[in-house]
Amino acid sequence: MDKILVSLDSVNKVYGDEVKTQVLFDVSLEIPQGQFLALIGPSGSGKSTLLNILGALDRPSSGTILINQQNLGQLSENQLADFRNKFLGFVFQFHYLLPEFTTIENVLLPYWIGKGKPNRQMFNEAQRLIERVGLANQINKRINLLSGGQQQRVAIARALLNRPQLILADEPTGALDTKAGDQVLDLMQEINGENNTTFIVVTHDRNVALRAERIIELIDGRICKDFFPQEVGKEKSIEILESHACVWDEPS
Ligand SMILES: Nc1ncnc2c1ncn2[C@@H]1O[C@H](COP(=O)(O)OP(=O)(O)OP(=O)(O)O)[C@@H](O)[C@H]1O
Repeated sequence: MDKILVSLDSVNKVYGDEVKTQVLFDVSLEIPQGQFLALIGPSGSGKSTLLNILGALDRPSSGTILINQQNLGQLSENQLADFRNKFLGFVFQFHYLLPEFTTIENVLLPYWIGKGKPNRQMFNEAQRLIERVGLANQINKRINLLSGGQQQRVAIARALLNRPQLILADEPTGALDTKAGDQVLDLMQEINGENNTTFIVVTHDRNVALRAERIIELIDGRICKDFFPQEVGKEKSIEILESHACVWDEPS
């Protein structure tokens, strides 16, 4: 049994001071190291909010979150930033790449910002990762000359630079056509297998979700479904995804 990497206990999130909107309700969840998890749910169900909390970019209003046995609630803002740098990698749909910079400059950018000029070892590591994501020929090309799929692979290489234990991806295939999306997903799954890196991937795409090891569906800020698509089989998984299993009382 793999060790538990992420553990959420009764996480609630409320936005607003005067007018309060509760977005997450008692979310409890354990994610073992090395799991490839898809987080799905309708628009507004709280996926990004949960991902931001998992990524230590936002704090829950109540409840606890442990990553690698570290209670994030006990960390200061600076410690959280440090934690993010050391343990987490982010791949977002609008990947925050700088279009005027080259592939390798973009991969090294977070290091540059955090720690200063990269040394030869870091440079070699960036080069290795760029080769790993299949972009050896594009290493010195400006980002805005790459395709959407290639740019997403640059974002993955960048997320891997610190050898994170957990990668959080928000709609990593959302802006891509099916073929490019499949390739990006293949790459993430290969990295997951090679390094035992844990992945949490937010997606609207059922086909992406079905390739994950585990699917969690949020409905109105609560976990509605939590299952293992490969174990139950594709047909049954689609049945589960299509069933309207969760009807919650209106929040008071
Ligand atoms: N900073 C905020 N202040 C107030 N409400 C917010 C804030 N951020 C998100 N919300 C609300 O929280 C709810 C959940 O939003 P969230 O972005 O987490 O959903 P989502 O499932 O990621 O949606 P989508 O798939 O459309 O990106 C929405 O009703 C949204 O309007």
